Amino acid sequence: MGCGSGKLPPEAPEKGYAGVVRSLAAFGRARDGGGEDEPKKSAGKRGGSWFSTGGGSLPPASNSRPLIQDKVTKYRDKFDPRVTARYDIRALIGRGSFSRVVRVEHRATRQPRGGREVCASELAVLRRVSHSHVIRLIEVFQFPRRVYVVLELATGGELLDRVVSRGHFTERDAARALRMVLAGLGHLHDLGIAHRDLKPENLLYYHPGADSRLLVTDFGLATFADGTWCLTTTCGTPEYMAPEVLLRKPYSCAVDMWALGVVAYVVLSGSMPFEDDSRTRLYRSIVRGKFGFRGDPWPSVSNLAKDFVQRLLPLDPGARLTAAQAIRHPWVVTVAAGSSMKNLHRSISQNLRSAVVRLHIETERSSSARSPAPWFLRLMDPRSHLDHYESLPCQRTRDGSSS
Ligand SMILES: Nc1ncnc2c1ncn2[C@@H]1O[C@H](COP(=O)(O)OP(=O)(O)OP(=O)(O)O)[C@@H](O)[C@H]1O
Repeated sequence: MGCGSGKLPPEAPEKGYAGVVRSLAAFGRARDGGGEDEPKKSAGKRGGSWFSTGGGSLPPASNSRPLIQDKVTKYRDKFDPRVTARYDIRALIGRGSFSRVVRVEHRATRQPRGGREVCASELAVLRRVSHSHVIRLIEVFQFPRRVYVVLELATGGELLDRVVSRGHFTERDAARALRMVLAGLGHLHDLGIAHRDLKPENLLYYHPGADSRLLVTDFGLATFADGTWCLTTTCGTPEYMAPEVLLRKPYSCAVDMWALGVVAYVVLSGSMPFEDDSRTRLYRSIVRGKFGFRGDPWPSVSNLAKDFVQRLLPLDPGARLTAAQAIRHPWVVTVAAGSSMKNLHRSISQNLRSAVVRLHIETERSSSARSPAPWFLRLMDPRSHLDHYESLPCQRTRDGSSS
């Protein structure tokens, strides 16, 4: 379940990578003609299982099964034979802006895994990270025009889907989820990596059980921030973009902390702190930085939780909590360890449902002339990805060598 609109991608950052990005964009139209070179494989640290696509990400099984089968067959054919020699393509999990995500089974071990194509910058980030709350890279197949990665398979669904599907949701549940995200984010920031697209859709549970780890995923926009204020590319998902990004100021990992503040607001209320049908008005309200705690369930939410959100959403990035500070905030420390609290579930799920309906209507309005995107198979996710990019008013800027 998503609460934001389509994201704004950066320009292809470096010449050496542009070929890969272009070939991925052309994925549905042309196959690699090559085959001459051997793939470079690199094994991840763990031989565990994955290939991306969670249970929560699959469309409803009943009437959409033939459609899914068609897609699996279609995409199976498009994988390089050297990949399919090693992995059996089992299901199409989803389609991102630059990639397809499929569930695979390792032919020798029969272990289920997740796989997708990625661009080189995403690969560089995935190679560096190693944390229990960050999706793990298992194996890489690198060809001149295309890169496939095998990842941990997250089958527990997206954060907000879980909030809605539970009959009960308290501040303690929110604090526990956010503590896991903060642990993963702290790891990234310690490595100098800015995620730049933190949002509930990119937070996936490892398995469907109540005790599952929550994982930070989708490093498609992630980059190494070599200095404190060295990034300039305008990218991200509009509702989660920090004011300094919209104002085209140099920015840092603090943009992820802003996005986390928006995620915290959404998880605690089911509504967005900054929201408007018009992108221009949305951006204006973000750069003003004014938001309130109006409507249900906010009167039932503790002041400590509101303080946590407020400390993540100051306009001045230097005044925002860092990941290391946020994980020590009294709300995270005491509430996550506390006992029962007020059930916020009813208001949160009502707010989320009406947000999804609003977004769906908006998306249908803006794309009525187009054929339905595969995302419409996922009833709760109205995003239409690339279609949105064309309508974004922002200029895209280059990031120098750092992005
Ligand atoms: N490791 C994984 N395990 C399970 N599902 C995954 C995994 N990685 C991605 N997915 C799912 O696959 C789908 C496509 O993901 P991907 O990250 O390629 O694109 P996206 O984030 O949906 O779109 P965009 O590229 O615009 O951000 C999503 O539904 C996502 O939840």
